[in-house]
Amino acid sequence: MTDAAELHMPTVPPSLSAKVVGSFAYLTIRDRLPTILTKAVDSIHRNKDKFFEQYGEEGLRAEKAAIGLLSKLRNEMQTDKPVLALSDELEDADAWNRYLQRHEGLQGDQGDPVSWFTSPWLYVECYMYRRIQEALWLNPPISGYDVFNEAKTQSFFQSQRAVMALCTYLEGLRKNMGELPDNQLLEHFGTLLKVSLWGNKCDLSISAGQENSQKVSPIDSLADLQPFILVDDSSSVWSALVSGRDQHGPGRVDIVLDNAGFELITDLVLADFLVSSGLALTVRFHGKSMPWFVSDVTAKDFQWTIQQTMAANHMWMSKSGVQWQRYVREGAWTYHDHPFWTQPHQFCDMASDAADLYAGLQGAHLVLFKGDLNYRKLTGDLDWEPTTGFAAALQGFAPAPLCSLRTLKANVQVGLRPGQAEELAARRPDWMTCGEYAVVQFHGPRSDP
Ligand SMILES: O=P(O)(O)OC[C@H]1O[C@](O)(CO)[C@@H](O)[C@@H]1O
Ligand SMILES: [Mn+2]
Repeated sequence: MTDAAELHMPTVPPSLSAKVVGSFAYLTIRDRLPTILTKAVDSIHRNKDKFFEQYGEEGLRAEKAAIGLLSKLRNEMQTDKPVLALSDELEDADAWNRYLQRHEGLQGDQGDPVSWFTSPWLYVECYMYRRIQEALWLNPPISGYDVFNEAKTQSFFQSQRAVMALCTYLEGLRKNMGELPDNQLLEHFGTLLKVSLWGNKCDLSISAGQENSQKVSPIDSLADLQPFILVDDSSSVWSALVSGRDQHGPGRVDIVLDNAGFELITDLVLADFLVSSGLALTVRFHGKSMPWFVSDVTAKDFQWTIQQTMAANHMWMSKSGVQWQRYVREGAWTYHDHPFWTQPHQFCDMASDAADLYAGLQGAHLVLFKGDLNYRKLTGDLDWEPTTGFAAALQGFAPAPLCSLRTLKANVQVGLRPGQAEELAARRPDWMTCGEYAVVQFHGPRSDP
């Protein structure tokens, strides 16, 4: 009776799913996720001797059992078995199991099970990472082992030259930063926002854990990369920031982080600029409470990165690290890892399913969402027409002025001009997933006159 049209609600397209044979979601579940699981198994196995040294026979037993659980998981995925309820006692297990029940209720009249190749891609892909966490958690004493740690630290070290270049640039800015007029601040803000945007090229999930680091200074490439930015709302982001500052004084910027390694450095450099220029008083970083999508930042990665930067044998790099440590110590920078970020929900569910997090974001002058997965969650990972407005795709999610800084690695994109998607497809059929294109997409009350 009451369909969407009668209620004057926009019709919502279906979720991206591996049930579309040959789609990017399908290829991810068929090929890339099993590879990621195999690498997780290898990482545990390679550390066998270390576990033995640390924990003796117990360590070896845990290593075997965790590998057994991950191999079983890979088999469930490859044979499209039903998604199982979680059996650990981590604080988010109930929320995951309730989410499963909710989806079981949605999957057709017969109560079809939720499964890898039939259910929403966003859900099952997140679920895989949560099951890795379960496999380790059920096996103390190696419960705290991060199967992606080696890949993350490697990606940091492989980007050293680019990190040095960025810290040197930042050092150049520091002089008189507090007194710069807005037009100069705008220029530097624009540069560092784009650096942070392109930092998102360096994730390890799209490459199934293969090395993917930044070798040269990204600042020199910004002009060449500009034509690859499909939507560039940078000026609205700037307006939101300065109008917040002008009305209420410097306030808070929240950065919903994505990847460790070079991308995190680009975010820290941007955050440093925001605070040291007086554009923001504080920055709240949001990271993950468990290893996630291979390269995502955890609290440990966050601290480790600052420590490594401090300890670097490069004057401006170590000076930046010392400054970052000071920001953390003095509370100008804080790190948060709400469990909602490692759940499978679309962000339009946040107000109801994580009301405390939503209320917290409402206190920000600006929220920056880094990366592809956050974009998928912002837009619900639905099969939108590319000309759909960003506001419509957010489906009511609007805690504060917000901006997505994302390189495209999944086939969801909104906010394009009519004909733009077709032009891109003619030029490069894999434009949505090749990681070469990007968006700076803003939503919020427009502050322009
Ligand atoms: O680190 P990001 O930018 O969120 O990218 C994560 C990647 O994982 C994926 O979910 C695919 O597995 C893509 O959306 C994206 O390629
Ligand atoms: Mn990521």
